[in-house]
Amino acid sequence: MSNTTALKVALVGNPNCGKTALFNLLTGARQKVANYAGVTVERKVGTATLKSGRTVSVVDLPGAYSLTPSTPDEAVTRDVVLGRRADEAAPDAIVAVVDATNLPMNLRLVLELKRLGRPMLLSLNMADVARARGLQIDVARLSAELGMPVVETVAVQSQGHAALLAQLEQQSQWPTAPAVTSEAPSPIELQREVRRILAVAAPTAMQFKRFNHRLDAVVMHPVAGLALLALLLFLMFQAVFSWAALPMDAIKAATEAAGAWLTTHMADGPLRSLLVDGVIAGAGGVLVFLPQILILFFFILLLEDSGYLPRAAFLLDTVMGKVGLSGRAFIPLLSSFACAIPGIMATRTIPNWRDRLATIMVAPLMTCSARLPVYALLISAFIPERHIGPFNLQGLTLFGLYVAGVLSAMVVAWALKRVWTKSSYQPLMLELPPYRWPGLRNLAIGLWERARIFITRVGTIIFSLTVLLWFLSTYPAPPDGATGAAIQYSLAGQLGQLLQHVFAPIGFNWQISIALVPGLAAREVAVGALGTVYALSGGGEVADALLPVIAQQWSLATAYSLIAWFVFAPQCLSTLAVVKRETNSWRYPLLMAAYLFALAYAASFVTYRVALWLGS
Ligand SMILES: Nc1nc2c(ncn2[C@@H]2O[C@H](COP(=O)(O)OP(=O)(O)OP(=O)(O)O)[C@@H](O)[C@H]2O)c(=O)[nH]1
Ligand SMILES: [Mg+2]
Repeated sequence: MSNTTALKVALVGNPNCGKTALFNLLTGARQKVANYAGVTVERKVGTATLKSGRTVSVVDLPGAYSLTPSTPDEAVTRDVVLGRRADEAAPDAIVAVVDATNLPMNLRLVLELKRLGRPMLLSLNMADVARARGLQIDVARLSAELGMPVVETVAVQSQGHAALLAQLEQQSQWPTAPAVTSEAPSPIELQREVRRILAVAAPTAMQFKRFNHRLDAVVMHPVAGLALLALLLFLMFQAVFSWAALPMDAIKAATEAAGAWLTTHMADGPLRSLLVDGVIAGAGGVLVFLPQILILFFFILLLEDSGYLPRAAFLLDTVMGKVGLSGRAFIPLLSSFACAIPGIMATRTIPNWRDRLATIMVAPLMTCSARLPVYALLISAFIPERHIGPFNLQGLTLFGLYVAGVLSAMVVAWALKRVWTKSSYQPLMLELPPYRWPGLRNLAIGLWERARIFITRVGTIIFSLTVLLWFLSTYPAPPDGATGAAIQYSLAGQLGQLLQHVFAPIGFNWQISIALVPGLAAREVAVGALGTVYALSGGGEVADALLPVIAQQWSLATAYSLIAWFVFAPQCLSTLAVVKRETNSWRYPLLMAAYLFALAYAASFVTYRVALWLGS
């Protein structure tokens, strides 16, 4: 069916009412859903297909409390709804999504939207929770009061959007209230109208109950709460090492077998070397870390979907305030554990520009998942698999590295505050979502997305860079009668020796120096690159043995120094590109790269010297 004039509807509502979950259900998309406000910061478009075969274009928007924005992400919502964006017409109809358990708050925006005089429908989302709490909502009455169709939805059940789909089918019949152009009503007037409507349509909705206060007494307790937070994070890093061992061994065995098979079944020559030393040792060597990444995200997703995260933000708010970060920075910084890029984009929920900039500048110090392969490799090679009481030393070290990232972010933020004489501390205002059991569907979508992103990276950027590195490390071939490993005569080998002048003071050998260059594009590439470089210098053995090789050839001091380097170094061009986009200037990405490289070099230098001095 042709749909040149496909119907376009926008999902509009308060933060955390389930717009994105509904969007995913309608369009089959896999956008991020989590139990806190401010998850979506950009508009996303998808297509829903109705029973009749008709298609509807659906726009998911950042949550907004009102059409008068106080943050950049809310401004996106206003601009899309009002059709103020140059590249996009206003939506034909509005689906106002509300959290049915919090109507007194959510209906205000609905009344504001209604004044626009557009075809509109109300989706009472979280109908399951509302029912479980015994909230009685007279849907017909509510519909009559508001003058728009009202449907109940449950965005976390596979058929939870059936009523909405049926209404979309007959969208042309949605009534349109006349547009009101008089001055916008004050919040108090809006609230009065909401009360009036609820008094007749859902009287029980006005009795606002707090359900979670008993749990919160512990979770948000200044001492017990912090202890719980530390324990949770700690368990998470333990699991990254102890649970991942089995699947990692399986992947390693498979790539090793592939390498061995190629070595016996192919004639020796450049193509075999490209496959074994380039592709398998390089990209294959990075793939091994998939289980650890998934375990880390399994925990992060659980914390996100349960409603725990904003509580942790409150716990840490005073600490963050002391170093000059806004409490709102917590969630962007936490997202940066996945990757600094969504983290930096999530800073759009911070209203104050200085606060936002400070958060952007420290976001790359949070340990992103691309560092995990590097850390895991170095930890497995150099930290013994020993148990201290119930703790495993490798997990403990990883935990320490994450803490190091966080602490350095605090120090840098504090220094920035000094330089910029920032605005005074503003206490955190953030809605606490109710606790929820994490949904299996969300969990599955979240893990699947992480796996997909990682495998795509391995298959594209990591693969191409290791292949490129293989060429640079193989050609030109060594001159006749050359003695050392062939790679030393190659372009990459020569570059590595040149760079070594810069890196020798911090203990890096030429192999590491080479690996750092492609690793600038993306951190994990450094692992793949080390695999390729050592496979080529080793002379023909099966490639996958990077771990024992570095364990044997590097001094402990070198290993620690390289770890310190990766805590700080801005080895990620995409992050710098996003900073350029978000700040609209080259100044901040350049400043960021400069300060991070300086920190990395200094930290590695100190680490290396101290380690040597201690006799490692
Ligand atoms: N029980 C239940 N949970 C829901 C329902 N809809 C959404 N959720 C949960 O509510 C939380 C918020 O969902 P999102 O879809 O991220 O909310 P959003 O409106 O897009 O939030 P922002 O992007 O921050 O504005 C998640 O934990 C969802 O799993 C529902 O109908 N029932
Ligand atoms: Mg959303």
